[in-house]
Amino acid sequence: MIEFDDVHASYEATLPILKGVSFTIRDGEFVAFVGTNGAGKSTTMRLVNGLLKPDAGQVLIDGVPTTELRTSELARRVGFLFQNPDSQICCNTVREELLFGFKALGQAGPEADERVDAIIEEFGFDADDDPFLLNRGARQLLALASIVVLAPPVVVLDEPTTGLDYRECAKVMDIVRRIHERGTTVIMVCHDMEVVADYATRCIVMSDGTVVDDAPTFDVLRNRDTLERASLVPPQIVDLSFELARDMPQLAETAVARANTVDEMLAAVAEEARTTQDVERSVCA
Ligand SMILES: Nc1ncnc2c1ncn2[C@@H]1O[C@H](COP(=O)(O)OP(=O)(O)OP(=O)(O)O)[C@@H](O)[C@H]1O
Repeated sequence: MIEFDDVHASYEATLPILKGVSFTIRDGEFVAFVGTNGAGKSTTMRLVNGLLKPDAGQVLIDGVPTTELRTSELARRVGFLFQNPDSQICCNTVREELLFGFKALGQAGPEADERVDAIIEEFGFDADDDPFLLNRGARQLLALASIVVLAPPVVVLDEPTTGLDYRECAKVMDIVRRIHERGTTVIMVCHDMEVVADYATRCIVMSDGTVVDDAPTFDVLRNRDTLERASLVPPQIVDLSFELARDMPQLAETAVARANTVDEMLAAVAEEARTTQDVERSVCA
């Protein structure tokens, strides 16, 4: 469990960045942090993995303040994927890269070798490839794999899909979904509301160093005040449902106006078409 209790944080004493942030993330959740540029999302992530310590308030991992956890202990509990995979990659082959974390934690050995082999197979890597010669999407996958291989209970992803094309994005996010289904807590900073809608079950919205909304994903993405306050663009289906309800008031109270996904929209439109046909038939009879 991760708890922020009235956390204040800054990089320079005179310039507060986080101004009293509180939330609790329970084990196994998939939480997205969203909001405008400079809202404090990445700073919040740096506090989760202990790279930054609070000026006031507490960040607790499983009940222990990060100020009392050694760096190696924090690294065992929280895996961190940086925005840019090149900040993370440092070895000459894929295999060495995947073993690097075990070596840093003093856990190299046969068990680590086995885990690395399994990950190479799962991700479809070539063990001898030079990481720096891989394309952007493959480097991002390798950076993710180097965290997944250590099996931390919590994974923090800072904009994991930035700079990836649609296929690369789907590949990275499918792996993220898989580790979440295996029980990993996932905390993700993301600007792409389509990705947020597809994967996260809860959204924490930040603006100017504070939390302005914290709710199930679609409650956030359908909340016009929140969308406006944090300059968020809702996913296309949500936007379509808003527009249909606005332009055709007869739909405002129907499932069309509440559809969050393509499947929900299809079902709602089919239901409306059936109802309209039934009315027409009864009028003609
Ligand atoms: N290393 C740093 N030193 C000084 N100021 C920083 C540093 N990193 C971030 N900041 C400042 O802290 C504020 C919050 O930045 P942060 O990166 O946490 O926001 P964000 O919500 O993640 O934004 P973005 O979506 O653009 O990544 C910004 O004003 C930023 O300029």
